[in-house]
This record gives sequence, C-alpha cells and structure tokens, in this order.
Amino acid sequence: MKSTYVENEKELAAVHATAMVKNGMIVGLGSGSTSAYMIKELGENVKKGLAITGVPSSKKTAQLAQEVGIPIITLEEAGFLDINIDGADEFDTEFRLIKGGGGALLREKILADNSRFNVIIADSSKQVSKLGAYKLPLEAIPFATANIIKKLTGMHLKPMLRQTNGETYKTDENNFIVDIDISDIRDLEKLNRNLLHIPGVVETGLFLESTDIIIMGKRDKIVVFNAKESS
Ligand SMILES: O=C(CO)[C@H](O)[C@H](O)COP(=O)(O)O
Repeated sequence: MKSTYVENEKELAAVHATAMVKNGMIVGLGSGSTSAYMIKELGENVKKGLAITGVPSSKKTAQLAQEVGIPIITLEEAGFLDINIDGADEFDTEFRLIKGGGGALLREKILADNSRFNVIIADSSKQVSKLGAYKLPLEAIPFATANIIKKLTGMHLKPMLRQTNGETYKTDENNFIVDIDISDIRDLEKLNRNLLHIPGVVETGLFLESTDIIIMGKRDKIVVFNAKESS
C-alpha cells in the first residue's frame, strides 16, 4: 500500500488542477490513481453546476467519469480538447515524461496530442533528475510482439512482456505492453525515434514535448512547473 502522504500529494495536485477547468470546456481525462482524484473532484464540481464534457483516456476512466456524473463524448465528437489532465510515472526538468504504468499510454498520447493545453498532476516521487528508474512501456501489436522483443533484446533494453495475474496484459486497443529498461540511455529523442521505427510498435510511453504545466504535490504544498517560464 502507498503511504498516506503520497496519496495526499496526488489528491492535492489533482484538486489544484481542477481549478483550471472552466464552464463549457472539453476535458481530456487521464488514467491512473492521480487522475482518479481529479475525476472525482470534477464530478463534485459538475454536481455544483460546472458544465463540461470529458473525453476519457481508458475504459476504466470512462466508467469512473460516468459514475461521478461527468458527461463523456468520443474524441471524434470532441474534435479537439480545451485541456487535458493526466498523471505520469516520472517527469524530469525538461518536462519529459514516462507514462503508461497503467497501460493507457496510446490513448493518453492521442489525447495529449489533440489538446490545446496539457496538465500533468503528480506526487513528488515522480520527479526525477533522469528518466529511467521506471521501466518505459511500449504498446505493441500481438502479431509482432515476439519479434519486437528479440529486437529490443538486441538493443540491450531488457524487454519484459507485461503480465497481470499470470496472463499477458492487454490494452484497451487489444495490444500488448512491453516494458523496457532505458536507465542507460542518454539520447531519449533518438531512442524514441528508433523504437517507433520498429514495425508493430504502436506507441511509446515517452512524452517528450506535450506538457505545458506540471502540478506536483509536495507534502502539504503545491509546486507548479510551467514549461513556458522555463524555456
Ligand atoms: O500513464 C498512466 C497510465 O497509463 C498514469 O498516468 C501513470 O501510470 C501514473 O499513475 P498514478 O497516477 O496511478 O501514479
């Protein structure tokens, strides 16, 4: 079980981010435990009269959004999002992220790419000086996965096919997740390009340029990192 202070930090960051959601907005709803706090808070605000629609990044998030009363629509219906709020597994000082611990990286990246403004909410354990202590998830199509794993082994990335409860994990898009070790990699941009060149790799959990703001809970405080101010 996670310590209470980590949960408090997640909730603080999540609630703080909801203040950016205004009437009439179309909101990308991230996946994971930090996003769940954000979705529950938005649900409370909807009950108080906030008029928004959400575009969920996973089936689990869609279910939670419906339970708390947030009307949801598809990305196609939305066209574009006003704001997208999501968690992360790691972030560095250059606003680069590892995402996909919860397996929703493909839809999450699509939402991030289709949003005017991207907010990341996180507890302080997610802040790192160098990405890679956390394994990088790749989404791969089942047909190609065995061969992709051989290639990744040849690239010294120590691939592991993700399993849950003894079964191969399947994403909402019916793909597999391969987790790789990028702790020795210096050039993340090049790595990302190389990974996306492998046929059958659908997407990586490296989010290199999409983030506008990171809201981090640190003990009982909020720390905000603004990409515009840092560039
Ligand atoms: O990328 C994700 C899911 O695919 C999550 O945002 C990430 O795993 C963080 O999760 P949590 O908020 O539970 O720590």
